[in-house]
Amino acid sequence: MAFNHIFMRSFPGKKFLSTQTDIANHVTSGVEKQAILCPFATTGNGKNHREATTEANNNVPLVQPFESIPGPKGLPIIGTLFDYMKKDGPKINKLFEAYRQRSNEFGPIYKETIASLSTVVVSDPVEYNKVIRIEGKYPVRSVMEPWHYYRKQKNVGQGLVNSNGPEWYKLRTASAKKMLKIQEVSEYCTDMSEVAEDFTQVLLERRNKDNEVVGLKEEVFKWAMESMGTFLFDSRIGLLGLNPPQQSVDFIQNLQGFFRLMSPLTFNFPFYKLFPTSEWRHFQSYADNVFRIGRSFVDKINEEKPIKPQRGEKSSFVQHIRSQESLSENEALSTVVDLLVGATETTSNACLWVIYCLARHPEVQEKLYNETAKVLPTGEKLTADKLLQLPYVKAVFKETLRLYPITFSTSRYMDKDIEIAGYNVPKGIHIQCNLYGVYRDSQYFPDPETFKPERWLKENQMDKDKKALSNLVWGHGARMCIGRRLAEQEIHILMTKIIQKFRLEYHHEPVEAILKTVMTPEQPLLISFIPRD
Ligand code: HEM
Repeated sequence: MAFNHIFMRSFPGKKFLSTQTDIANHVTSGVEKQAILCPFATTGNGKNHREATTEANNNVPLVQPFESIPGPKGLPIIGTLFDYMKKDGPKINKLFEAYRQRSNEFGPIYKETIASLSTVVVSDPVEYNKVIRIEGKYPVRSVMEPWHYYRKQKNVGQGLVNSNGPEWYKLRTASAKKMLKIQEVSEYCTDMSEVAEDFTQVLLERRNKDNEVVGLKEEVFKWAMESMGTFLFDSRIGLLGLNPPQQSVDFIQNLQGFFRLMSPLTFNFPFYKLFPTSEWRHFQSYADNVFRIGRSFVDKINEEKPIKPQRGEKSSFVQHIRSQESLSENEALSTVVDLLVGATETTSNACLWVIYCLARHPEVQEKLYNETAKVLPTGEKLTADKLLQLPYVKAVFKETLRLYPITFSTSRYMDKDIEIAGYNVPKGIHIQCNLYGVYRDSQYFPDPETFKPERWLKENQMDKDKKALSNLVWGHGARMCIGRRLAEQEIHILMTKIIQKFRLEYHHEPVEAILKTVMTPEQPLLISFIPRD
C-alpha cells in the first residue's frame, strides 16, 4: 500500500480540519519536551553539528531551532502552493522530482509548507535513521485522506492503513501472524506460480502484430488481484480466464475508479468535506462498491469454508482473520478490504516498472534467463526453496525499486522532539525521507541513473548500510509494509515466468514516472513480448 504524504490538508479552525492536524495533535499530546543534542549529527557543510554550533555560540552547544531549517518561502495559509501552479514550477504529480530539486538547493534537511501542511524532508539516510531508531510502539504515518474521510462517514473502521495507536496495533498483530511468517507466505508459492503462468498465457494471446500487449496495465492489475486472491481466499477469482465472473470484473473496475479519483481528491483542496462534489460522489460510489463486493467475497468464503481448515488444507487469510477472537466482524472485513486495495495498485505498478526496465536492458534479460534456466530447467517446479536460489531475480527487483520507489518517500509524525542534522524538529511535525532523491544520489549509488542490478549482488560487496537503504522502500519499523513478503514473492515468481517464456523489447520513447497515488508510468507501456520458442 502506498501513501501520499502531502496535500492531506489541514486548515486549522475550519470545519474540515484535516486528519493530519488530528494526527499532529494526537502525537503532541502529553509528551514532555526533551533536551536535544546529538554529538554525532553533521550539518549541511559536513561539520559535526556540535562543532558548528559551539563555534558560533562560545562553546555553548545548541541545536538550531525549527524556524532555522532552510526551505522555500511561502505565503500565509497556502504556503508554496503557487509554486506548483507556475508553468515552469515543480509539479504536484511529480512531487518526487520537486523533493530532489529542493534538497539539492537547500541541503540534507529542508522544510516546506504546502497549503498549510508543514513537512520536513530529510535527504541524508544517516540523519533519517534517528527517526527510525526512536519511533515507538505505535508509529504514526500520514493517512490517505479521502479514504480516511470516507470510512469515518460510513463508520466502517479505519482498517490497518489509516488507524493509529492501540486500534492499529490490534489489527496489525492479528494480520502479521499470517502475513509476516515466511512459512505461511511460502505456502502460496505454488498457487502464485499457477497464476503467473496463466498470466503469461494471457500476454501471449493478447499480443498484436508487433507482439505488443495493448492495455498491459489493466492485465497486470488483474494478475495482481488474482495472485493476491490465492492468499486472501485460498481460491481463484477467475480474472485471467476468458469469461471472468462479472462480480470480479466489477470489483476491478471500481477499484480502478477508486484509485483514479484518490489522487485528485488528495491533491486538491478538500471541498468534498464542505459539500459532496461530483468527484467525491463518484469516489464514494466506487468505495461503496469496493466494500460491498469485498464483503461478498468474504461471505462466499465464510459459506464455503469452515473457520478451521480441514486437515491438510491451508487456511486462507479470510479464515485466519475470522478466527482472531480479538477482532470484530467489521474489523476483520475492513482488514481484508484494506489488503485487496493495498495489494493491487502497488504490486501492479512495481511489476510494470520491472517489465519496462527489463525490456530496455537485453543484457540483464539474458543474465536473468540464464539464472532461471539453471535453477529451473524445463519441467522443474517453482518452489520457495528454488526462489532462494535466484539472487539475480531479487537484484533486478531491488534495482527497479531503487529507480522507481513506488511510494517515493517515507512518512512519520514523531511523538517527541527530535534533533535532525543539527535542527530541532518538534513533535507532531510531519517528517519524510526523500527516498527518490537518496536512491538517485551518486554519494550512495555510483552512476545512479543507470539500471545496474549487479550492484546488489553479494560478490560486489555493497556497503551494508547502503544495502539496507533498499529496505526503506517498504517503510520501516513496526509499521513497515505488512505485504512485503507477499509482494516480493509474487513479483519474483512473475519475473521468473515471464523471462522463461519471452524476450522483451521496447521500441518507443523513454517513459517518465508520475504520481497517481503511487509512482506509475506516465504513458501506457507498449512492450513487445516475443516468445522464446
Ligand atoms: C511493491 C509493492 C509494495 C510496496 C512498494 C509497498 C510499500 C508500502 C509502504 C512504503 C508502506 C508504509 C510503511 C511505513 O509507513 O513504514 C506500506 C504499508 C502497507 N502496505 Fe504495502 N507495499 C507494497 C505491497 C503491498 C501488498 C501486496 C500489500 C497487501 C498484501 C500491502 C499492504 C500494506 C498495508 C496494509 C500497509 C499498512 C501497514 C500498517 O500501517 O501497519 N502492501 N506499503
